[in-house]
Amino acid sequence: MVADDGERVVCIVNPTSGVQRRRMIEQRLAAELPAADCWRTRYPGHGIELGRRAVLDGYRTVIAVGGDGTLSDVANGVLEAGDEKVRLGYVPAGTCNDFARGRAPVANLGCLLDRTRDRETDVGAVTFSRADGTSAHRFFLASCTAGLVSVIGRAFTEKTPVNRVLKRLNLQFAEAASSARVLAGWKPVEVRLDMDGERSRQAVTNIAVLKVPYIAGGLTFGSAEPPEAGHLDVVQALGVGRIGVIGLMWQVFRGNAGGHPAIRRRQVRTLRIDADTPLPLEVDGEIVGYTPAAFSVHPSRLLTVV
Ligand SMILES: Nc1ncnc2c1ncn2[C@@H]1O[C@H](COP(=O)(O)OP(=O)(O)OP(=O)(O)O)[C@@H](O)[C@H]1O
Repeated sequence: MVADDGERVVCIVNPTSGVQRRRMIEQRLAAELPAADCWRTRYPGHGIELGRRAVLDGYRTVIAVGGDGTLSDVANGVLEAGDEKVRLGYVPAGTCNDFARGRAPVANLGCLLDRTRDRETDVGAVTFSRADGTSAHRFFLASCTAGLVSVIGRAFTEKTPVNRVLKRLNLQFAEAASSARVLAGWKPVEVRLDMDGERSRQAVTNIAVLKVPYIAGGLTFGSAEPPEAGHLDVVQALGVGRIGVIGLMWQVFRGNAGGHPAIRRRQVRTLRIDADTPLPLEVDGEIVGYTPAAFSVHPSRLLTVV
């Protein structure tokens, strides 16, 4: 699409995202952004390649259509291509859509071309270990976790015969089964932390690194405020026993985990997490690798529009 000011627009659609019907989303795109080019992702991570290609092909507005994982993929592609003046639009069409929560959605997708809606957005960055021990890097826009949540996430995504059968029967049931399996053997994990140069050693249940206050489809750790500009919000759930973990999870589901004695919250510019036994790392909803993981923030690195 060529917008009013002569700039080209492309939508990058993940056809497998979320619970909304794909046809409905594509009909809206055709009706409300009629001249936008539309590309579909074909495999996990394809959004990174398409985001990069969109910038190199000269598109000035790149619109991710899907969930937080798709937005994250496209943002990584756009940022890797190195053009920070490209606008990154987002049509929330995933399961959780946590990046868009708290931002009023457009009534008509054509409004995504309205530059008065643009917002300078901080971007999180994390360097971590791949399974083969090599180092990798990812930008993130919503959140990362290491600990109980990422261990459950890894258990759910493992391609085991049991998982395959359970996922075919019912996704929620498969998720609950992974959680139960992990919880049955769960013990607090010893981690070494470095927050803005301040080192500590702690037994934790989970560590969440937040760019937006929402996780897992609108849950919060007691605050719906995003971190201050230039900062990441680090929420540590300290080590508690198995029954304590269930109580903690219940408070998170009820939205009042902020007052739980095991919850510690702090805004930082940098964070490093290391554990004797590497913990899986979840970035914007996907398991990407393992600790050690070093986090930082790039202030106002992207222009986003929702
Ligand atoms: N064609 C595809 N087939 C399979 N997976 C894909 C495809 N295109 C993208 N993906 C992957 O799907 C994953 C999940 O997508 P996404 O996060 O958009 O949906 P969701 O999980 O429903 O939403 P949310 O993250 O908001 O819960 C992403 O990590 C992405 O890399």
